[in-house]
Amino acid sequence: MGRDADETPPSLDEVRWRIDAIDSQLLALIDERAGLSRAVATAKRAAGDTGFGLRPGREALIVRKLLASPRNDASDALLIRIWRELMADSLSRQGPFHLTVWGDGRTVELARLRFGAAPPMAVVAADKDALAAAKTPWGVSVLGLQPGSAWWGRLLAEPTLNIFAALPCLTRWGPQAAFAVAQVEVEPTGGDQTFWVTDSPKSAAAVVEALGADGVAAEPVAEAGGLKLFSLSGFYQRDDERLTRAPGQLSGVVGAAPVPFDV
Ligand SMILES: C=C(O[C@@H]1C=C(C(=O)O)C=C[C@H]1O)C(=O)O
Repeated sequence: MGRDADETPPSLDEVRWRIDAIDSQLLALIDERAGLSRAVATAKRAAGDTGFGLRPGREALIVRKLLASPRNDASDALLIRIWRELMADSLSRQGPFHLTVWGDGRTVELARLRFGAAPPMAVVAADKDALAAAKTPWGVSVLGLQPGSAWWGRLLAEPTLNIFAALPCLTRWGPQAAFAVAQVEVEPTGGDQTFWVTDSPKSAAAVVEALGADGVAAEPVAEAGGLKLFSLSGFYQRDDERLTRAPGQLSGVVGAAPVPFDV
């Protein structure tokens, strides 16, 4: 940068000196950001918010803005990894943020990718234990889409529990294979998918067709225990008329999440 092509390239010592200088600046900024989490917690309490400090919508907007910012060399994956780490660390400074995971090794990996190293993590043997943990204060549970389990269907009877993230958040990291659940409000972020469950005995394709005829773009996600889970394109309120007249006796919205950042 700023050098003519015919100039000799910087020596290793010079490059290392620059890296060390940048690291000092990064540290000062990271330290300053970490310190702000106390102020955020105080401000939230002052505003009467004594619940879980997690704001998935705000986090998605932060990540999208960063990804849209001009840069030369930092990859999307690098930005996402660093800011997920910063934001989860901030959250864990605000209260007893903790993770519970049910699934396979990939589910554990996806949980750490999304929520960083800060929160303590417990891996449980039963999906119902993960759902119970999501109801404890400052609890987030990550559950895998394991064949045969319709844990997501149980959210129909748990209106305070929402799926708020689909993992991973980049398609280049693989297909969506796990969901994060917590007692947290979901809100539209401008690029969302809504998760909807039905007990309709129709085939998934027939349900997709019925929804499509009503203007709802849906994709099947999972099927187990007589229930089907769909991802609807966009943010749907629980009482959306198109969903109340969709196929099934027992059906409903069980959460919403930002669409992967690279679609
Ligand atoms: C800092 C906040 O709390 C959490 C941490 C965030 C962050 O570090 O940027 C963003 C959203 C919240 O999940 C906040 O609500 O702004």
